[in-house]
Amino acid sequence: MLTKAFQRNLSGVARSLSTYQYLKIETPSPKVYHVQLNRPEKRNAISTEMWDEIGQVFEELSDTSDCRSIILSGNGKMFTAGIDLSAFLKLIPQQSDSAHKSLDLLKKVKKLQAGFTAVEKCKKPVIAAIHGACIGGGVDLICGADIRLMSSECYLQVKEVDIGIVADVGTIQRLPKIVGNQSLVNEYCLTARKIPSDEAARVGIVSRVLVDKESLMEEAVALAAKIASKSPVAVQGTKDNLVFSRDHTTQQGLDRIALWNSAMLLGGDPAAAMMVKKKGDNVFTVIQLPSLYPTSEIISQLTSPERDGTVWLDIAPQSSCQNFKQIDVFEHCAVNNIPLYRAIPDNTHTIIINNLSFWVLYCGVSRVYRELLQLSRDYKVISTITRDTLDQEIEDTILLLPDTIVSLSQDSEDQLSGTYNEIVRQSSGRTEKKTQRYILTRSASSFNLDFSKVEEKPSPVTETSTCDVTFELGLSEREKSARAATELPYTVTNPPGSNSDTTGHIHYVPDDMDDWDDEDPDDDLDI
Ligand SMILES: CC/C=C\C=C\CC(=O)SCCNC(=O)CCNC(=O)[C@H](O)C(C)(C)COP(=O)(O)OP(=O)(O)OC[C@H]1O[C@@H](n2cnc3c(N)ncnc32)[C@H](O)[C@@H]1OP(=O)(O)O
Repeated sequence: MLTKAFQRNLSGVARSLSTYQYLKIETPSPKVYHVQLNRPEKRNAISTEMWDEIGQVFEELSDTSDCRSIILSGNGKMFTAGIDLSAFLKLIPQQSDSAHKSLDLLKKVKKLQAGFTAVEKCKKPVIAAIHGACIGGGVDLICGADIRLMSSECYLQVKEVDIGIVADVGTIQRLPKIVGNQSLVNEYCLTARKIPSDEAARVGIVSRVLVDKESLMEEAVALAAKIASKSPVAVQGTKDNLVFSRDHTTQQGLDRIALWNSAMLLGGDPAAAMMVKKKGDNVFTVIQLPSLYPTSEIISQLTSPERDGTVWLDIAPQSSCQNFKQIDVFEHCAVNNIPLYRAIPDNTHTIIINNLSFWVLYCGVSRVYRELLQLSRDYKVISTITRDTLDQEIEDTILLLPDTIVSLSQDSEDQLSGTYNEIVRQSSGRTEKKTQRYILTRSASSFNLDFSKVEEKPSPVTETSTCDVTFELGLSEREKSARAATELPYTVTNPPGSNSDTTGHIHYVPDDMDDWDDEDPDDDLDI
């Protein structure tokens, strides 16, 4: 039986996408589209027209902004009986000349291939929900889907040899990679034996088997809705890179994802993903660091693959300084294939958050606290550290997290100059070697960070500002050396939309709490 919620979804938000004659399109859940092969009286045999429509609908949904995931199923008794046999006969060219016949057939087969490849090329994940039977061309079709679910009574059949042809629209190319057992795939393709659902699940063709069509569709909708609740940029990037990596070497896949993430992480979509996170028992711990910048060592440790979940990073309280540091972190994560999201698009604050427990690496003031307060409405704060108790608490924190912030114990001058040198060296090196994301140079008296050289960032540079940077550290024995190391002007060419403080100073003045916040004393935290 369909659940009431599912029935409501089906009837409530369903709407037609465009006029498709042989496909039925519904939206059973927000941002989830359901494409049904719709020739039930012919067992959804795929006619030329239906084939064209399949290609069109997946191309269309690929760019439909309110579509985030797609279910593909068959209306009626079964998923599909494969190619429409009468349409198949029409494929045979009529010309007498064999060369022309070949050319004509080549063109037609390429077109058919493109129709099914549209499923794989569609940016949105496609879940094939397969019931009854899936025969011949149907198997080619579902091999292009990202996830396959099946009902228990259903069988699959690579039936082409039975009608005297070689499966040529995807099965032979994709099924071996899905199953990972060439011998078995050969057997399926060479004998056309029916593959029952339990075997299909066992050999990995489908993720799972549901008891009947109703539960199959419920599961498909739930799965599609779950995918639709995630960041669309992250989901689409994941699909794209999964497909790419399947067909390329590990290194090629890694290189591509590095580039992908270095481009995508500059967007604001992760913030949207953040907003759809459910309230729960997630916790985060605020760690306030007295250093100006987290060192590369800290960044490496916080973003290491051994730490499960996603890492978010707060860089510093003001934007030009943030940009400087964020880029470094982005690059680090891109190069090392580490997922990193920004909590807030452009210029404000980003926060290190691990998916379930939230680590906030915090080395600044003011607006960060607003974000933390916002977050704290959704997430239980179990620990915060205020400036007033920083010196003591940072020691405790170090004790709690010895492997995370060991470098805090370094001398501040070493740390600062080391950080700068490292940034300059590593960032420039990566820039030249890898992606040329930005140019960072250091002269005797200044740092120049030129965002106009960012290649992957789509928007043009509009604004240039020069900031005098004064760093003041609260720990008195460090203050002098820190100033000596950091009283350098630097030039930042900001990206558009920047609301950076183009004329002010970057303050690190922990001696007086009010001085921390250059905007609003009410921001003094009291979380
Ligand atoms: C370049 C080439 C690219 C791709 C090539 C793909 C190759 C393939 O797809 S190979 C597979 C071809 N398909 C078949 O061989 C299946 C044939 N059909 C059947 O075996 C059965 O119909 C069934 C799927 C097992 C379903 O049986 P049942 O439930 O008993 O229904 P039927 O009464 O047999 O059929 C009802 C109705 O549907 C029509 N129909 C079924 N399959 C097809 C088909 N593949 N093409 C066209 N029409 C089909 C059938 O003729 C009946 O129509 P009526 O008008 O009611 O007679």
